[in-house]
Amino acid sequence: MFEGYFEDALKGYYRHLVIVNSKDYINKVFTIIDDFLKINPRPKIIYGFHPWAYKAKDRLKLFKDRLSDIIDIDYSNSEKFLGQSADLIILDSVNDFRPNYIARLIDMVKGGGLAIIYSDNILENKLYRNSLTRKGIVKDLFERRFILEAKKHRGIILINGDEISFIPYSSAETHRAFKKIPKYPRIPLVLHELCLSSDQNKVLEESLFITGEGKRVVVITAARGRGKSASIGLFLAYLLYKYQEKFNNIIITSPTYYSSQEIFNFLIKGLEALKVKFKKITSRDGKIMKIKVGESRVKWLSPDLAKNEDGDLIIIDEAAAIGLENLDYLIRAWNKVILVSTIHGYEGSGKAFLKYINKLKNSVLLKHIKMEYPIRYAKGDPVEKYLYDVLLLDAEAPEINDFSEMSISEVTQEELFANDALLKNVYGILVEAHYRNSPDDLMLLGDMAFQRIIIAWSDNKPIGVAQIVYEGELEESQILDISNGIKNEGNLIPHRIIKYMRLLEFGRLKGWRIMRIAVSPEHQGKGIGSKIINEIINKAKDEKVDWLGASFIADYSVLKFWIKNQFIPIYLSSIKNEGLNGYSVIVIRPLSEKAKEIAINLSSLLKDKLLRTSHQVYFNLNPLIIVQLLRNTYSNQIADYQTPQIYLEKIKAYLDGKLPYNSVAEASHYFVMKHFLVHKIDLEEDLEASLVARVLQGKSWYHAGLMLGLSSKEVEKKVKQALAKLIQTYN
Ligand SMILES: CC(=O)SCCNC(=O)CCNC(=O)[C@H](O)C(C)(C)COP(=O)(O)OP(=O)(O)OC[C@H]1O[C@@H](n2cnc3c(N)ncnc32)[C@H](O)[C@@H]1OP(=O)(O)O
Ligand SMILES: Nc1ncnc2c1ncn2[C@@H]1O[C@H](COP(=O)(O)OP(=O)(O)OP(=O)(O)O)[C@@H](O)[C@H]1O
Repeated sequence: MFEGYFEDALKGYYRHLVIVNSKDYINKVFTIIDDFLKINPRPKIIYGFHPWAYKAKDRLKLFKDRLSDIIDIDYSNSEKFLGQSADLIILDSVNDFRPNYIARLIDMVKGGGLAIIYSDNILENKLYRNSLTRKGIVKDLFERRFILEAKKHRGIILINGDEISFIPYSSAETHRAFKKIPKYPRIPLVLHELCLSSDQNKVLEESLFITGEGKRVVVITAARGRGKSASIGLFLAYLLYKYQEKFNNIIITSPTYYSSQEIFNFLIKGLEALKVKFKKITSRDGKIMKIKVGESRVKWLSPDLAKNEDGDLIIIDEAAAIGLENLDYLIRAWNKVILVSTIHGYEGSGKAFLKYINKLKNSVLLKHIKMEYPIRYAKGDPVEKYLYDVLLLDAEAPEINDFSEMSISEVTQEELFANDALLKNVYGILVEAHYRNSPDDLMLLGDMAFQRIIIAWSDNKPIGVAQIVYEGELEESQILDISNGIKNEGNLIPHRIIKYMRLLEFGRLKGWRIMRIAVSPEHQGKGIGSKIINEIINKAKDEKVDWLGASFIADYSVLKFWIKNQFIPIYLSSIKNEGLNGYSVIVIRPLSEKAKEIAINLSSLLKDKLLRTSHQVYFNLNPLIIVQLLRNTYSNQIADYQTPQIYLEKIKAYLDGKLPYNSVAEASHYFVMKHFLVHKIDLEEDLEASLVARVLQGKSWYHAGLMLGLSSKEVEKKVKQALAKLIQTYN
């Protein structure tokens, strides 16, 4: 029955999506697939599932018996397959209906192809949704909207129970990308021939900008799937072919290896086309980690390792996702930088990133290349449109013209999901402010119960938003479970404090965790976030809450925001969260006496941990963050022991240039410890940060300088200045 439509899709290079939400899913899916096979008898097929989930393997077998050559992908590993594409994608949503997986896998369908999501009932017993359950309750606002939007959108075949709805699309409305080789290309024709869109040809030619003299930055931005990674791979092949001397050591970095995989694949394609001999070095699990051409090499490194590496060129893929602080550091340290980033992709819309780029233009030579045309399917594809709308991939914060008045109020999740314009605005603020937002966060916003949403309004539009969840008030048995190592995802802060700090009584207190707070990027720093916090405090006091808290990845300005609002740092994770690229911090604002007592105790333990372990646990943390934590934690130690005279003499000798730093390292460590414990004088932040980096974190002058944006000499000068003050104060 759908054959004719599938044929038109092939003609127009666009896709269809089928959503089967019915107990009789298998028969319904096979009927559709039979139609598709009439048009495309030998499709490349990808099948997504959780292999370990109930009967998931049996269902896969049903498909394997009927269809040949199915590539099955474990959802949890699906990141590895980002560069893949297929004609037919089948998503098993019987055990799990999770926005991130849906978005990621549907992305792989090619023009003319078909994606099928099948489930018995997307509302019943689904893993991700279940993880949002609190006290046995979970909502369904996300799923209802998903179905409602499917009915409204073209190109989406919805089989809900026995009801079918479908509004067809037409090939007359699509535009397919074609390559356009410039008349006088500067890059070899064989590379241009490998491009699939004129945008890719443009990237090849315009990236040559990087080969010019001096410090230079090239920025490539586009929505997902525009072929950014592929074209940079081809360009690198050219550099290795033509500029081996100048670009001898090239580093590629990205938050996860997989987003860079396509760069390597296309680098190889390019080298083969240019007939350049190369060596490929792969990891044990088959990832291409390094390509060597003669003495030159291109190598992948994680952002952290890339920081301490020297080389001629660095490519930062998914640049917006490594955080502006890391970006800033890398751009300072490297002379030639290519930034590749997804704008309006589902890893965040990246306005903050664009703003950063615009600012960067004032200080370095920079070329910004934008790509428009999708590679895998035609421009105008209805499935892309549906995904953008249903997952709000292009949500943006609203423009606020009149900022003179502001008010704060609470909305329910039901009100929010019943008003699409408001939802898009509120979610847009979250996306633009938090570059790490992903489609799962939209489900969380709609489905997690016991959640409160506070909105700040200006000009009748939202300008800031906070999501609060209830935590604590645990039963004794829950507290014991946590202390014995059992997870409790709904109670993040009590979990950390009970498990890692062994403070069981904290679990009994009533808390509100501010899970998210975000202000429109244009209006940050104007007091809006603090006003929202004030409002939350007032509500919490009315409801006899013991503490307000937040947990977030340590970031200098975010930490300052909480400290400014009198939140006390009480916990810093000892292990870096690799996925989020940082250490998480917990801050709380105690409202009851009991909570205050605990907060002071925990905070002094945190200070102690920082002073004792910065060199081994936190050596990679920004020293300015350590300074903020040290300055704003309590001290339970009285460092009133007598300063050894010899330490004083040693530091004096160092300041006079009679001894090198290493000879007096123990003496400086003594004074720095004492300063942060006793805090008799206020030192400037940059002096303290220099002390922290060199003395507590044990960095070399060079690396301390890189961390702080200073030269080695400048850091040493600051350390000396600071030590001079310390020996005067603590003699
Ligand atoms: C649990 C969590 O959600 S933690 C993550 C917090 N959210 C984010 O990081 C998203 C991006 N940032 C934002 O949305 C906002 O900047 C917030 C929510 C952090 C703060 O709200 P704002 O309205 O910008 O802060 P407000 O004006 O009330 O306070 C300003 C103070 O916050 C700090 N601050 C943090 N981020 C910023 C920022 N982007 N711009 C300006 N100040 C900031 C500064 O210390 C500033 O004080 P100072 O100017 O004296 O140094
Ligand atoms: N010139 C090309 N020839 C063949 N396939 C291509 C070409 N360019 C891109 N592709 C394919 O199109 C898909 C998207 O390309 P790529 O990964 O480069 O896009 P991207 O813009 O970097 O997207 P993402 O944001 O998803 O990383 C990949 O599957 C890639 O293999």
